[in-house]
Amino acid sequence: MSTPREPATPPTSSKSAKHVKVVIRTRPTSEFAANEIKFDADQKSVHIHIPKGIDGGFINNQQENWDFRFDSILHNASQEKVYDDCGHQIVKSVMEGYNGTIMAYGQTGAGKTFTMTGATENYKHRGLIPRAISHVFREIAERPQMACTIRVSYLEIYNEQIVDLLASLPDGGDGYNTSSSGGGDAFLAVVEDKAGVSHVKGLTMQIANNEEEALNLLFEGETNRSIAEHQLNKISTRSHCIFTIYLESRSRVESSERVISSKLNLVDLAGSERISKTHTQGLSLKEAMYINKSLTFLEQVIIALSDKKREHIPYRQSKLTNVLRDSLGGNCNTLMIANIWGERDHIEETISTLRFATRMMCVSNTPEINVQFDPFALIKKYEREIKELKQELAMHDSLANRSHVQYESFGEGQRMELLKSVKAFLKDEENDLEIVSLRQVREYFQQFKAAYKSLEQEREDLQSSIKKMIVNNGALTGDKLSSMHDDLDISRQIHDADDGVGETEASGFSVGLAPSNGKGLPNRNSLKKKKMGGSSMIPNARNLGQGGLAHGEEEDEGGYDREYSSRQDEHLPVLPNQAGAKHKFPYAGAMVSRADEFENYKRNKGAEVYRILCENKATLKEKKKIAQVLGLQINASKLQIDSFKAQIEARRGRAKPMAQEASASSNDIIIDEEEYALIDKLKTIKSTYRDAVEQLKSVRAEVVYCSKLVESVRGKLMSEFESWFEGCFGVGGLGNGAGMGGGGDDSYGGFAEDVMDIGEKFDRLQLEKMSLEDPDSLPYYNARKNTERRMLRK
Ligand SMILES: Nc1ncnc2c1ncn2[C@@H]1O[C@H](COP(=O)(O)OP(=O)(O)OP(=O)(O)O)[C@@H](O)[C@H]1O
Repeated sequence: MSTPREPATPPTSSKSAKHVKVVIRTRPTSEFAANEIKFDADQKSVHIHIPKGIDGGFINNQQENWDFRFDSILHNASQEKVYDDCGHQIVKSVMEGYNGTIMAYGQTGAGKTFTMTGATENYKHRGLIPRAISHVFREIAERPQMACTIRVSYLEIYNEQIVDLLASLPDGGDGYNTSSSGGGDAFLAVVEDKAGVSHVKGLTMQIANNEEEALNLLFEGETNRSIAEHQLNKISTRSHCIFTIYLESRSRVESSERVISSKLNLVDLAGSERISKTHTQGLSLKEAMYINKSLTFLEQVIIALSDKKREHIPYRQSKLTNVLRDSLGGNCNTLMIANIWGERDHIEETISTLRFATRMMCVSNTPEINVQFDPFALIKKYEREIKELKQELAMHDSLANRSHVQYESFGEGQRMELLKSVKAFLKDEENDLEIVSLRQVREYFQQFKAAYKSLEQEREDLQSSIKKMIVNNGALTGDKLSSMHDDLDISRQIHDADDGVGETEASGFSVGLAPSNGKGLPNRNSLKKKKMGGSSMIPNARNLGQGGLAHGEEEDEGGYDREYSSRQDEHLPVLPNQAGAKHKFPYAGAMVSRADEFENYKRNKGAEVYRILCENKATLKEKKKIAQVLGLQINASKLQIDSFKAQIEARRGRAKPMAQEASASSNDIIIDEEEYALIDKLKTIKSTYRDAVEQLKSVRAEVVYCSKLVESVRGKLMSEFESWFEGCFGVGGLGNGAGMGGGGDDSYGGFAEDVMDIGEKFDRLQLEKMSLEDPDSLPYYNARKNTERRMLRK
């Protein structure tokens, strides 16, 4: 079932403003006030003369004459004449696609209903509506080339409520109802669409296939009209009624997607008499008030429309003006028939009607043809055109020897090929991408986008994996950081990384998860912890029963405690009077604080060396951090590699029976798209993994180098301090006068001997441990020790 549509898009015709046409129709009467009411010969002007002092005159006593001019005056005209003058042209324009409205206005009993509906018992006296219906179907019959659909709606506005006069009809399935719930709602609401066009929501729009069906609908509605007895007229309509004919037409022969949809509103307004005149009471008084109110609002809209400066038109004040929005100052050819009852008794109502009618003439409308395009028909048309254009294009290509140009959408296989090319291009494996068509360029862009997104995703995944691992292992600061740093065995990672890439069975790095007995170089801190635990096999000053220093300082503190005591830990015996971080030496009867002197030395004589030491340590720390992050990245990548491999294996396991069956006749390995994507991802992550491993190697070399530098500068600082201390305080070695073993001139040498003995023991144990656990680190360790010894002996 097709549906009637309101014009949503501007029509193609040019717009031109037209004022509302106003025609005066008189109700025939033998008591016509011929002395007071006169019409000009051109049948367009009305002159009213009421001499002063006439009894009953309500009008301004000062005014005796009124002149009005209209489009036409139909005095005692037949129904046929009225239709020819008022209805015919508008119906014609509706057939062309313009909206039309004819409304009857006037006092009760002036002949509005007679004009619009007519006398039903006499065919000759039928009114505008049945004549319009008949005309519309005649017009349709004269247009066999057009497929036309006629729908009809009939509503009544009674006491400011909209009633569907066709709601009682059974829904035959071929009509149209503007609400989903059908036409059963008692009162309907006016709604506006996006284009500002008003609709009565839920109004029944019944299809009429011929004149008879349309007339049946008119009569059905007539019987439903609210009728109240009235003193002026036994059967007086107390409501506004709007009978609407909707036309939808399209050509049967050409451009059938073009649909013309127009409508004709035929409006019978309620009587415009004043309440006082009708002597109404009770319910009828209420009715009269509503009628009066809505006609007042109608008048306000008319006044607003006739004032060109007014921007706001108060359509929403009443249902009537809201429903007739299009007809008043909108997209419509509008004509008003002002019915007057030209008897002396009704002269004041006549003047009131003529005044209103005059104002109505000032209202301008902009009627336009309502054309829409049927989307389904449009699609069909475009499909046809595309087909023809493709044929043409193919012909041009073959003439230009361009046979491999693809204009159709790319298939998945082709897209994969393009993706390969794009990746090769991004990796510089291909210098250029071959361009053959615009569609292909678009596909390339899509693939670039996909590749970019995929890389972004992988990067995010990697980052979140690293973050997770960091969270699992604790924050990268303080003890947690150093603990992770201890566990992060860079050398082993590189070793594993070299071996593991590309091998399914390779295991990932186990940052923070390595078993306690796993191989790993016990670095400074781990050794330190073991020493502090007191059960280490590695001897140092403290577990040799010398009391020892509080040794929990961070490497970067760089004070005496660190610089000096670390040497003491490893090489020097602790003096009996050592307590905490201070080392006291007797000098000229006073205790000289070696620690204090060392602090002074760092700030003065040894300041430059100390500055270099601090710089080197900072660099070392930074490199270690980078190495640590790289280690985490490598671990994360390895986890991903393992995961992808597992997925691929799982897929292969599932696909094996099918693949065997499918490739029974050939030796081809069948890889589906999903597996291809996994392999592709695996390749990418392996590449990331290798890159990180390479970076780690290089950073590790830098760490080694920086460590050497730190140790070297530290050794230099210490030995220079020792020399300076000796020179200043005349102490011949640390053991002199301190109650240590040895003594005399070579007391320093003896002390050094002792130191070396302990150091050698320590070194030997460390070497043994390291050769077992991580032989790769031996060169580094040996070199460091040799340098330290050299520095110490200088
Ligand atoms: N042009 C006319 N020729 C013959 N009879 C007419 C004509 N105009 C009106 N009448 C008669 O006058 C009476 C009142 O007319 P009508 O009901 O059309 O008035 P109305 O303006 O519609 O009143 P209301 O506002 O109460 O509905 C009717 O009996 C109608 O037949």
